[in-house]
Amino acid sequence: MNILAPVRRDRVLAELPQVGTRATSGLWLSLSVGGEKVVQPRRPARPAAPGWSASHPTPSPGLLGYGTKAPFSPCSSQCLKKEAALHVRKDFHPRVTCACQEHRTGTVGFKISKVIVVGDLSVGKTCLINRFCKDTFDKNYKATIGVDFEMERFEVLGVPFSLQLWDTAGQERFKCIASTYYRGAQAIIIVFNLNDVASLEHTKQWLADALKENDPSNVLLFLVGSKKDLSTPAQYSLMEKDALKVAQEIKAEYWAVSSLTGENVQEFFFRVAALTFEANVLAELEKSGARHIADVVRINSDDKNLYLTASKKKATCCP
Ligand SMILES: Nc1nc2c(ncn2[C@@H]2O[C@H](COP(=O)(O)OP(=O)(O)OP(=O)(O)O)[C@@H](O)[C@H]2O)c(=O)[nH]1
Repeated sequence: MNILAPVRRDRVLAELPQVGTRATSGLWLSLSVGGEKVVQPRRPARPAAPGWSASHPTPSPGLLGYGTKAPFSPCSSQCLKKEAALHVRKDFHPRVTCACQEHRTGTVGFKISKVIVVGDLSVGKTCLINRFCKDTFDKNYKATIGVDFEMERFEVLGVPFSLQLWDTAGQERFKCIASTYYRGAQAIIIVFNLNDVASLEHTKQWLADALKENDPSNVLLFLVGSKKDLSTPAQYSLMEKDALKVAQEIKAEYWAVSSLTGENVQEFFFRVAALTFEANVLAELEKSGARHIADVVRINSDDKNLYLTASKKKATCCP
């Protein structure tokens, strides 16, 4: 199998109230399978699920902290248990807060961090990304061939920050193509279906494969249970116990989401952005030898409002 050069495609979205627009980029994947060339366009935008807007309105920006002081505290979120959180602090590291206030974030504001999303076929990786990036949901399954990506811009502590979300194929036959895109990830999101225990069992193998291409000490891990809407509370709490165990073992932060209803999807990606951003700024400070500054920084009262989450950057146009 031979993968040809991906071509980026940019799209301008209409201006959104209060928050502007977001940039979405994708990939045309050209590959040859068994000598036969297949050209696979990025999946077209899918219509929102019926009932999404009526019974599950988009959460108000204030709730999730679009550029405001977010009342959302990730640690109090039901799905995010303390025992499976990467960090239980509500605030950003004081060094990070201070660096942002003093505009000392180095190249982080220009940086695009890579996030890969892996997991069994049909667990809902594409739907998760599409719910967040396009606010759409498709109930029909269309397998991802190789890889696809979306770009999302955020603003964290006033600093622009972008995540490139790589959606990889879960089907065995496309795994070797997808795995060539694992390298250079700053965060790995391992998705399993909350209603399929085998998909949880396979998460360790997905992680092992992804870590072969990345430095384990330098990557943030997230374990995400999908399709929460299909579980009864009793089924969910049973599965949650096992999921928490796995999350603790692999040192990943655990979330449970539904791309159908949108439950926890934005909170989750804001959290990924926040933690990735924080890691980037800390690394940047280390590089510039600014370690001593951290020791003298005190969190002032304003900092208490800076919860460890991000907001989507909504500019008026995208490149
Ligand atoms: N009810 C429900 N169905 C979901 C949810 N997320 C995904 N699905 C369905 O599950 C199927 C698979 O979703 P995809 O997102 O394509 O799965 P995937 O993990 O990207 O699959 P591969 O591309 O093969 O790796 C589709 O039929 C989706 O509609 C969810 O949150 N709730």
